[in-house]
Amino acid sequence: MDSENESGDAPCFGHLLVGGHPVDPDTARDVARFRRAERASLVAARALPSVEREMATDALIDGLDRIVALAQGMTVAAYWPIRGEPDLRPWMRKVYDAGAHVLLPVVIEEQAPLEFRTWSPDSRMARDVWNILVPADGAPRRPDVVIAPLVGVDKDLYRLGNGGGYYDRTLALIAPKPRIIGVGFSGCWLPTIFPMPWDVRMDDVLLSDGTHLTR
Ligand SMILES: Nc1nc2c(c(=O)[nH]1)N(C=O)[C@@H](CNc1ccc(C(=O)N[C@@H](CCC(=O)O)C(=O)O)cc1)CN2
Ligand SMILES: Nc1ncnc2c1ncn2[C@@H]1O[C@H](COP(=O)(O)OP(=O)(O)OP(=O)(O)O)[C@@H](O)[C@H]1O
Repeated sequence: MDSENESGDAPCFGHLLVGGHPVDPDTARDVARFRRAERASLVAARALPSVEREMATDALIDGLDRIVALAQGMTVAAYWPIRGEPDLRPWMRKVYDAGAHVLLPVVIEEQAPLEFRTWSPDSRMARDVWNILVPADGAPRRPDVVIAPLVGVDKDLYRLGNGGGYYDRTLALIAPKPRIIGVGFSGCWLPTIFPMPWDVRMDDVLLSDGTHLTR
């Protein structure tokens, strides 16, 4: 007798599980290829001349001032800029000065959820798995608000990021769910990112031309 055929396991043909969701592997492969190509052109397109970049960043900070009501003790996850992302460090300083806690994402391990650690202007910094500057120490904290850098965004508030799947993995686990605000320069628009079951929708999108979408 063939013991393999005696196994009680359900047969599983042709599906992948991503974050617990069944996904057709051909679709996943096509979407990954599409996203890789879009990422490359969107990142290239955001290489703005420095005056334009400064004006766009100031506009984003004005927008954040309008839509995020800072309160003593709240936790706001920002990010340390890489690859031409908007540099929100002046806003991080404002958040800190308002008595809220600024958190930064830390990749502890590839293909695993992020950890958020408290940052202050005098934090000792180290580099994470992706060589991004992160607070060297501190306990993991749960964010009330997450500012997520956009590579791309679509009208349904789905985010295209740097391609690690880190925010999706992390945000799916945090309870209660934080308010997720995507920020980017005005050239981030895509007709669709072809959302997949693991993609977590954002609550707000803020672009440097003043666009503010909410749902
Ligand atoms: N400033 C900032 N910090 C952040 C993030 C971010 O997007 N911005 N992250 C948000 O997640 C995490 C880091 N995410 C990263 C995700 C992918 C790659 C990366 O280099 N990926 C490969 C392959 C990409 C692809 O498949 O297209 C590469 O670019 O070579 C780097 C960092 C945590 N910290
Ligand atoms: N919740 C999850 N659990 C397991 N794997 C996941 C999860 N979310 C995403 N992934 C994996 O990560 C890969 C990249 O995802 P995606 O294209 O959505 O990244 P991204 O949102 O652009 O990246 P990032 O959040 O790091 O900026 C996917 O192909 C998928 O395999």
